[in-house]
Amino acid sequence: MPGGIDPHTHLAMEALRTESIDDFFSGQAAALAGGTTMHIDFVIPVNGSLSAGFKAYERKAKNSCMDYGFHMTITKWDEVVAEEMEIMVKEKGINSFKFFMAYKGILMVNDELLLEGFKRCKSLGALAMVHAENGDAVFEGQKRMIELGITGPEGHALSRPPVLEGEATSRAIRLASFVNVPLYVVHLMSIDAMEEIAKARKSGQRVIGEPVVSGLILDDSGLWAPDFVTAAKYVMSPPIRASGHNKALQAALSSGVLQLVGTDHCAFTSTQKSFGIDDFRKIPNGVNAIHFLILLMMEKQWMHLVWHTMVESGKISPTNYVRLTSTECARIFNIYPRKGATLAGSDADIIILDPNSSFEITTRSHHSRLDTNVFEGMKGKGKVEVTIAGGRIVWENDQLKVVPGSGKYIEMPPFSYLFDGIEKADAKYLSSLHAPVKRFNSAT
Ligand SMILES: NC(=O)NCCC(=O)O
Ligand SMILES: [Zn+2]
Ligand SMILES: [Zn+2]
Repeated sequence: MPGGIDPHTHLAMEALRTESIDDFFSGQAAALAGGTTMHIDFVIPVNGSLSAGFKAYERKAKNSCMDYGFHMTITKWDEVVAEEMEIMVKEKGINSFKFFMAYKGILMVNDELLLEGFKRCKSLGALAMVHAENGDAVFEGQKRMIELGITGPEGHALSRPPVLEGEATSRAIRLASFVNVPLYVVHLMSIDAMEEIAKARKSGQRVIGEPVVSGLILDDSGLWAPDFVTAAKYVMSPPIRASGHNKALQAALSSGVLQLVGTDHCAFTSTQKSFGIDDFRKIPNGVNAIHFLILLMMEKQWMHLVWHTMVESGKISPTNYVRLTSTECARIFNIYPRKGATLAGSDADIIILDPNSSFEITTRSHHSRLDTNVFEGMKGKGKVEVTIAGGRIVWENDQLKVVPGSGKYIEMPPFSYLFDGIEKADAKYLSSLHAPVKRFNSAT
């Protein structure tokens, strides 16, 4: 089958005065071992400058051993940003922009910026993406927890309940409908948000919902572990939800309400996580998911976990597995059939997965830079035996053969299939305005 395409990673991302532990080489090498052959990472602007951010990420990605693309994050709004967005699309191969509705005072944008950004995305044929949580309410929730003396990792989840994810998802969807632009909601973690996506899609709106492997498989019980190191490794935003949300997201994937799976791989060591030992607000947000490098036995990867959870359990077919781990991502980001397919002319990114082979995830047996693992102890069936990237065998017999610098930057053109017909709907809307205008003119 085609190799996995992970639409959501944060390699070497700066956060809370530290940097996520996997860089482009270590993260990608391990991802290849798990059957991923491309990922799309989020560029964070430097002092609001998209060009400076792009350059910084070009440097970070210099040693890449796997193909990769970039989304760009928008953190402020002015004419320069609007112009730089055009440069990113027309000259740099970026066709998606992410807006954070949370992380108040750091990355969060307000509704005015969201509207400006959505309009600009529409004119450029770029996909608008949102991290959907109400950042003002999260800030209030955090204050509430601290006042109550709840400073541990459980305070993280308690301060940002599903209702705040549902509200922001609904707001983003309605604003995208108002602008008539396609929308992609990243790391969807709750029933509340998923139901907003379902409702919008039912009404014909072009909305994509991306669950991530932690939200699909785990529940929030880890956050309540009595020791800080264990609990802190589960801290991510939106938080991993109470049991029930995961099963609902799995069902939404099998019924087609949700279209693809990502990892949101953003790994911090226990030392980095311990910055927040006295205050959950200082714990760097993010969990592992892409990979673990292999020592003695095959380790977890998202591709394995999704196979085990969705295919081995009978929730989806192998064909649908290919769609939601590879093909749909390639279509959404407009690189199909170069990626996401095993056709003549496609890049030869191919994996061989043995459905009868078993895996077990343990921190002890991995080679990662990471010393913690939120999937510790999980066992399952379905193991990637061979990964072929760009026609070269890079993973076979539990051995990696990767070359720093061999990964290619994949330019992603604008106007994916999600934009088909948008202008017709706009024309219809404009002509519907003519009737009241005519009535007004003839009355005056
Ligand atoms: N998800 C998370 O907690 N960390 C990565 C940054 C983001 O996607 O919000
Ligand atoms: Zn996010
Ligand atoms: Zn993320």
